[in-house]
Amino acid sequence: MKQFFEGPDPALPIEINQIRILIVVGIILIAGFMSADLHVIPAAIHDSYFFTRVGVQIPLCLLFLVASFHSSFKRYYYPLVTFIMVLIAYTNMWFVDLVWHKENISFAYEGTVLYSFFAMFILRLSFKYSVIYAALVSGAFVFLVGHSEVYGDHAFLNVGFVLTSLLVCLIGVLQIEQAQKKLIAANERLTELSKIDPLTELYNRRTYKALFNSLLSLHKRTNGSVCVFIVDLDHFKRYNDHYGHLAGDAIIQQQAKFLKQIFKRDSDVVARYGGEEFIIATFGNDEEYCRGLAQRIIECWHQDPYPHVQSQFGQVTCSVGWYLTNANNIDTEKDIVSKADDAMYQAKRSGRNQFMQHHE
Ligand SMILES: Nc1nc2c(ncn2[C@@H]2O[C@H](COP(=O)(O)OP(=O)(O)OP(=O)(O)O)[C@@H](O)[C@H]2O)c(=O)[nH]1
Repeated sequence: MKQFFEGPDPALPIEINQIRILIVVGIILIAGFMSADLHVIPAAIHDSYFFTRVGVQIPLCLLFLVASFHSSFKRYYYPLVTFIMVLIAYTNMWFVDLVWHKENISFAYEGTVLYSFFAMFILRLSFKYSVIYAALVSGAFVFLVGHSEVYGDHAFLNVGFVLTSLLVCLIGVLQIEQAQKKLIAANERLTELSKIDPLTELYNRRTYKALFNSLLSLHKRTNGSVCVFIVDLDHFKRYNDHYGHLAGDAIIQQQAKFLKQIFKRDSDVVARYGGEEFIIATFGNDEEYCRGLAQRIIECWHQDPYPHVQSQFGQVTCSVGWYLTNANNIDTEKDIVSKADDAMYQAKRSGRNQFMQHHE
């Protein structure tokens, strides 16, 4: 319930508080038209007119306002708007018919168009419900004009005007809906891109942290293990200086490719942590298995060697530091990263091209 009333709701076309304000605006408009109309229509039909506005249309708006406080409002918004706006339009048509039969007066039909604008563009009916609304309203208007001679010689013209207006409204709603869909897709793409490192297409550091934290709390509940590996390319500055930055980029991409081949589980989080540094978190593995993974990271570069004349190994290599513990031993992501990082620097100090485990 609390969540429902907070901020913009993705299922509603407009914020809930704006909807309420718009309903009040609708009531004020009806009241405004009523005070103007009462000056021009004959006194004999004042009661009927009053009934349509104060007895039916305004209570329908108030009903809508009250419904907006119900927890299911969001789910039934479109059918509810369609239902209420169609009833409001029907009330108007009933009155047009009544005035014609009682007083021989052709009451204005433009209200039908105005209600449609309000339903489709102000209360923002979806295209599907706009079609339903337009079909119900235009059907009733055609019936009204066919059933009584209220608009005399102008009947055909008026029907044409109402139907064309509804059609124009539908095209407008469709265009807005399509533009909105494109915008949502572009937004989703941007969000996706903001999570990924463009060079390696691995997760970036920010996404790693978010994923790690959510998986960590999951594994705390099952008292499972968590293992973090830090992978750092050896003598990479020399590689860049000798082979050029673009060749360096290709090595970073190759390292990412190797890591993706090793860490394939859905629960494995593989990310580019910084320049030539990578981080991987795996869950639910024992020590022997994790050691095997660390070994495979080192061996990748041996099985598929890339020359590096500036390195004592003559080929590209990397160093790996890893730390395995129970998920409940960790408070923050930083705790585990700094331990795996210490082990990685120990591997560097011990000569590079090797893996090292951090022990408590
Ligand atoms: N080509 C390329 N180089 C990068 C990128 N990001 C960082 N680097 C380079 O990676 C190098 C990292 O150098 P250092 O931190 O000194 O480490 P190192 O030369 O690998 O030495 P050790 O880690 O001690 O073996 C720097 O020269 C950075 O410019 C990148 O996206 N592309």
